[in-house]
Amino acid sequence: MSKVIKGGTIVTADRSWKADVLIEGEKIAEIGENLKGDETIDAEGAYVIPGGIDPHTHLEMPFMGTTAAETFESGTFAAAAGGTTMLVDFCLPGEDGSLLNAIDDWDRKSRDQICTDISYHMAITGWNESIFNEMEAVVKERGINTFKHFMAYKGALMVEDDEMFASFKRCAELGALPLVHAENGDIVQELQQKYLAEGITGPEGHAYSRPPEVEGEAANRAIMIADAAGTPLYIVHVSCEQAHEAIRRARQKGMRVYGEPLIQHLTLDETEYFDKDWQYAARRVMSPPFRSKDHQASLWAGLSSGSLQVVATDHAAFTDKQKQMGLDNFTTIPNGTGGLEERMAMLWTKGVETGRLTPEEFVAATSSNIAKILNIYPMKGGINVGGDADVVVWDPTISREIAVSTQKSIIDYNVFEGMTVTAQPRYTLSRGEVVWAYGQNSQPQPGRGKFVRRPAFASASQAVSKWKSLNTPRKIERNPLNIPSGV
Ligand SMILES: NC(=O)NCCC(=O)O
Ligand SMILES: [Zn+2]
Ligand SMILES: [Zn+2]
Repeated sequence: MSKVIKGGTIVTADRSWKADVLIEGEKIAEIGENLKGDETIDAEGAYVIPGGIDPHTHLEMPFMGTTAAETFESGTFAAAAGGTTMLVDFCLPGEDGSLLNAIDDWDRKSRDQICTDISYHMAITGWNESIFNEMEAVVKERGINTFKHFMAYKGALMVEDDEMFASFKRCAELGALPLVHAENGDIVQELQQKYLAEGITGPEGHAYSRPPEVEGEAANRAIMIADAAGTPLYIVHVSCEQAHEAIRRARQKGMRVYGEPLIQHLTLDETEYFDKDWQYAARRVMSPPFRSKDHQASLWAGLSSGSLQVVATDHAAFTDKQKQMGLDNFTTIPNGTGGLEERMAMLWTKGVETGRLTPEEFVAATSSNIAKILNIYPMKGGINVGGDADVVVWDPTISREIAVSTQKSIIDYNVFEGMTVTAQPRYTLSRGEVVWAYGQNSQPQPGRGKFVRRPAFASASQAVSKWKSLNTPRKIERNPLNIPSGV
């Protein structure tokens, strides 16, 4: 059974052109004019873009004494409704510390629920010989080529510099890519105590205790450690000029450092934390916190100039009730906000519709760049013959107001509530199957999604390894006659 997506304008990261897309089974079979298939999908007046890839989600994540409420089923369906056909979730080791057991655990949770494709990043939350050994199996047997390091959440997920250095070196050996949450966890903890002692217990204390400098310092530190370890580096949820500046500077020096701003940081600002309504402000508590408009401008400039490459969501959705765990103390409000369903529409509306981004840059930031970084391009992240038919018919004429009453996420609010977006998917296809059709009462199809294995040694990691081995410090051989005999 073939399908042809007809009459649209294909937009990829490097060009746009009018053509039909023929899909046979799960793959794109042909791109061209006047193609015919058993079924026709109407793309007249719309763009045909690669399905979005959100590389940063936390579905059903145990965190801060509770578990993120968004399930793999509701999360992947919300993603599909918003044009995202693959997400990469963070797999956290449990109490036994085993990486492989954690993956089994994540598989158990996700397998029968996922409506679209997923993959995992593996978190390194401590360091010992068994983690060193397991990392090899994570990469070679489980198909995970990324390891995440938290420089914050002291006493919970945070790792120290020596642990990070050891893990980064292991990543370099295995051809895997280290990721970091860059915030100085020691300073955050001190600042939290300071503001609590001053009687600032509400959500505004969350923003005060995590200033941009704390993020900038950690970003610089992680970049230095990655350079010393001889590996590229990916910095998640870049929220401020200080961290962006560190990335820009590193890239100018030829280092391979990637930066990922979130749609929330691009479109929501710090005034949200000063709202008089506690619940409103608590819903927006996430790390790093929202920043001022100047920082937002820096992030947008990074996307258009290429110093930042990927827009993600860090979707970690907690209900109002869960947020109330921190009623008397902002440090116990579960950190996280949603955005999986809104990422693409918000980025289009605030980016493409305002002229900050071209449609091609939009595609690069929502799918192609991350597919290359994760080493799954051209299977994902493009409109390519032979590639997976993860395709979205993106309609720039359907405008809608974001509302909790119509969202697919199962939490009880939406941080973008009331905002109007001016585009959204007419159809979302995941490996050739329609998983979302606008106005047609689409339902979740749990269990149809697949786990995507990602091979190690992406070309950037090979290049850094080659460069480092050619430029490594070497012993200078000297004629003993030229060495003083000493006294
Ligand atoms: N970002 C956030 O506040 N929550 C999820 C965990 C993390 O990514 O730091
Ligand atoms: Zn984080
Ligand atoms: Zn996160």
